[in-house]
Amino acid sequence: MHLNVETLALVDGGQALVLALMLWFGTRNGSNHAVKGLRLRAVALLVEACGDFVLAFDDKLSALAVLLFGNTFNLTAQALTIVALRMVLNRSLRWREALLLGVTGWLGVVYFSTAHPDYRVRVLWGSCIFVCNSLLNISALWGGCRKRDTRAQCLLLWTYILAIALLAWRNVSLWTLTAPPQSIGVPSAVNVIYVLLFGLQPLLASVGFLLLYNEILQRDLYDLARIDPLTGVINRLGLLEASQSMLARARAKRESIGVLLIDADHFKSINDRFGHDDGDRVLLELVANIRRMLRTSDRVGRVGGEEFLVLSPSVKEADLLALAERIRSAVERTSFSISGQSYALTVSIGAAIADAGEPDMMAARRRADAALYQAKRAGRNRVMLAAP
Ligand SMILES: Nc1nc2c(ncn2[C@@H]2O[C@H](COP(=O)(O)OP(=O)(O)OP(=O)(O)O)[C@@H](O)[C@H]2O)c(=O)[nH]1
Repeated sequence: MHLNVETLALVDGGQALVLALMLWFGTRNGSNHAVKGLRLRAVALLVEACGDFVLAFDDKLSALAVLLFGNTFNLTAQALTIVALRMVLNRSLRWREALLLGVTGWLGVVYFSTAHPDYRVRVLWGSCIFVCNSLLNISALWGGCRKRDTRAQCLLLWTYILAIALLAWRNVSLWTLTAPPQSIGVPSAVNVIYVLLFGLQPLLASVGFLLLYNEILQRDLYDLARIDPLTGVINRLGLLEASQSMLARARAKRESIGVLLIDADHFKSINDRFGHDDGDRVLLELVANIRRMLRTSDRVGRVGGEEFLVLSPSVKEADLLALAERIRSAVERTSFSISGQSYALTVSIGAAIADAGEPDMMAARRRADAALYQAKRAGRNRVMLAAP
């Protein structure tokens, strides 16, 4: 098989160009930071393609021009990829570190090409810079991989580890060969294997970026389906899922779950007096008040309108009533500020206990609903416990 470095570089450049166009035009929706990150990665691929084309047409340029332009494009693409990846992951961008590594890398290449020319040292220098860049990328991916909540981040992390391993192999080969090639353009086994495998790196990294993007879109959709956009707490679907998993745990531990149905009193009068926007702000403050009273294992969700449901695992009647009373009095003591005026809001709460033996939370929810109705009828601003 006859492969030459120029042909491989031409194929790599074409591939990077096509990938850049696919990333740029193939992504439109989704989280803003993720789309911006993908677009920046597309720009990095374009720059990378320029570097490949310089190598592909090296016979039309002087050796120094190939070296300087090729490395400028290559190092710029690496720096842009660091920032792009962090943009997609919504992490600190590390522009300065990326730029510093790029400039340092370029100055080193110039030094080892002109003032103190040594091909093997130059390759070693470039490899060290690439390893530093990759470590910055790996550090961005590491957290997600350790938490095991993302496969895309792990795949991308392995891509960078493999690229580092390939560079290590190239350097070891160059330092152990009796007659190492004196430039990347020289047709040698080391150069061909390196360009061939390293040429796959943009493809693998871009697939990793797309998988990351896909994961972010899926997470966004998951949240959209379960999070109430106004208050930020879970909605009915989220509550249903939370109650199912809580019930499964309660069954295993033979414990009961507390259910609180909380409804703002005379909320309509707030809307009528101040308008819906101020009413929304009061709902937000009400949710903040409820949240402050909860343990980390408790969940609060919006059932609809001005009605909220709290699920509190491992509680008995007395604990549940105490929690409900804390919420009721915290709301009563809060001075809700509406359009510069303070407003006193109260809540009525229906409480019920779900036994671990119950098939679902529906019956407990109905009991809490009946207790809430009693609290409203008894004059509001109170807690009522449902009969078991
Ligand atoms: N601002 C705002 N108001 C809402 C929202 N959802 C429901 N509401 C209002 O909440 C009010 C509920 O009114 P009612 O069901 O009559 O209850 P209430 O006035 O709180 O009276 P009681 O529950 O009997 O004490 C209605 O005016 C709804 O328009 C919302 O997302 N934002």
